[in-house]
Amino acid sequence: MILMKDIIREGHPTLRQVAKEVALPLSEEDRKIAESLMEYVLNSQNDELAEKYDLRPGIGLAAPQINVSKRIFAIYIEGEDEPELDIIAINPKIVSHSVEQTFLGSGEGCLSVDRPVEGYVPRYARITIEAYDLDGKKFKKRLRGLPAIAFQHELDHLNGIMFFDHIDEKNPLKANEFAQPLE
Ligand SMILES: O=C(O)C[C@@H](Cc1ccccc1)[C@H](O)SCc1ccccc1
Ligand code: NI
Repeated sequence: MILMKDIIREGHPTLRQVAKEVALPLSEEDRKIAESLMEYVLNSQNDELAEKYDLRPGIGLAAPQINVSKRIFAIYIEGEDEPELDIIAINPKIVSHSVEQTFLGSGEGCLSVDRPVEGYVPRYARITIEAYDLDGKKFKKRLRGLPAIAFQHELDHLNGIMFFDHIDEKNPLKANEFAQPLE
């Protein structure tokens, strides 16, 4: 299982690489990597396991964050009756997006960044994505809200982008006229 010691931190070169597309159907090795990412996200949201193994809670984790430069990430966001988003995404793409932007009023964090970084991170408010699942089957989703923000945060990891790259240094708490905060 992935532990915090397996998650590389800012400054590690792999976080700044563009990750490679994954061959389909998935090799056994790549399937295990994908499943381990989801296992971490689920474990980190389980209070007992997070406490027991000292895991930082996360709603997403990308392969580059465990020093594997491949285009794979997992996202799990709880919902009322069913998860808001529960995906393992292989070779994910944003195929279209809104002009309107959004941002988390509390800013963003990252399992690979051990310091608070203040500032709004502008994200597309609505996105249409395509990716492949563990069985190599292509799927398409329309996302908004936290699922859209999380998908863009994880996709950034596959392109060597960190969330603070998007923060306006001169005025970190400036929200442009197209952006509405996510409540
Ligand atoms: O480092 C990662 O990729 C996990 C990130 C994912 C993320 C960050 C900001 C906004 C959306 C997703 C975080 O550690 S997950 C922690 C978290 C939990 C709830 C809401 C936002 C962030
Ligand atoms: Ni991150």
